[in-house]
Amino acid sequence: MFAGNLTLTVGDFRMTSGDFRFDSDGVTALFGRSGSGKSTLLRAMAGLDRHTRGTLRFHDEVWQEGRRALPAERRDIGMVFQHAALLAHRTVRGNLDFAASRAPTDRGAGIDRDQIIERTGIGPLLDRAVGNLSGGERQRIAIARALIGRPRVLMMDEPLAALDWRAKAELLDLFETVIRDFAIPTVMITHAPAEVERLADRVVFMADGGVERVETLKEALGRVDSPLFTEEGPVASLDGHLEPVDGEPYRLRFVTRATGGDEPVTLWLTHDGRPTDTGPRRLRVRGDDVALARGRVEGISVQNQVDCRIERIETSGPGRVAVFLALTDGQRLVSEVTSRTVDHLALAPDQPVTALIKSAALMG
Ligand SMILES: Nc1ncnc2c1ncn2[C@@H]1O[C@H](COP(=O)(O)OP(=O)(O)OP(=O)(O)O)[C@@H](O)[C@H]1O
Repeated sequence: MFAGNLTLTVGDFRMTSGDFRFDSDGVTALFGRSGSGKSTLLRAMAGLDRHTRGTLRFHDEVWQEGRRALPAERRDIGMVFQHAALLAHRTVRGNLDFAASRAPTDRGAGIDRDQIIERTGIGPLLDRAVGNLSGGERQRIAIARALIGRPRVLMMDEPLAALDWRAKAELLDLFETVIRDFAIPTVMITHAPAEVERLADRVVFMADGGVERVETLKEALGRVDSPLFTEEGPVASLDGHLEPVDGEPYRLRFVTRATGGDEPVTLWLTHDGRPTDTGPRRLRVRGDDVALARGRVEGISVQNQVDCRIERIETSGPGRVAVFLALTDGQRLVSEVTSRTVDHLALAPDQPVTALIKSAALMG
């Protein structure tokens, strides 16, 4: 649990968080427009700026009280920034050794170093000089280095922002599995709603230098005015399992995790055939990829036909409507249709409907 109320002035900008409190387990995303104060709040929480004032507690430990601050190194935070500041005169291995030498010794063994190297995929890079590594490789090393430091919390400031789309996708997969498997509470700044939807358990929305609200991801995706929705419109995020399909390299099966209901939902995904980490995964489903029918449809190319119930219907834009759908497993999907469709199909809350999703819209 993080709880506090912090202020920090940098130049002409004053960050005044206001009271905030959120669970620290899993992933917390700091989300807000450019200049809303996300980096300033993260620096204040990490104890990286001695001008920070206010209060901050991590569980029952006091990190800030007025002008008294627990030194950053005693907070045991692993930091990852947009550009990894690696020690230029050392190899990758040398950078990891340096991090290990500074790790606190009073908290057990931490995560096994070989396991970190294996999971972040940096084994082949260990003897390389850091000068000529790609951005994606540098970020893998940055996260390995942060983990080797045995952090109690991981704080990341736009760790994927500087990468091309392929490196981003690979690192996103890595973050998702590493953060979950090593169970390190993570606070992460990102501008990309897709990253929030894939990784976050809760979202701290920031605006004008303060914390506006804290919501679970489910709450944040459950309102049409969510700041997470861009011009793409509303989006849903499903928790589940990715599974290979025997003899079909270009297809994956996604089985949702039953959270509140009883019956998991199976979705078929198009896959490009590359080796992929199967196992627990989040699946992002755009509302405009979900069509609606009053029942199952025969003779149609759409592979995913999902029985659900209309939860709510809300206007999402001019002539556009978001239909929030409850799945049989307790999770929620959203479909964005025209208001004409709602009239035409006479859609109403509580009605059973079939959601139609092309498998090609769900790349695995
Ligand atoms: N060292 C500094 N000196 C002067 N102004 C600063 C300094 N650091 C940040 N600022 C200003 O404070 C404001 C908030 O910056 P901050 O980096 O916290 O926002 P942010 O929400 O993280 O933005 P972005 O998403 O663009 O990184 C900005 O207007 C920025 O220009």
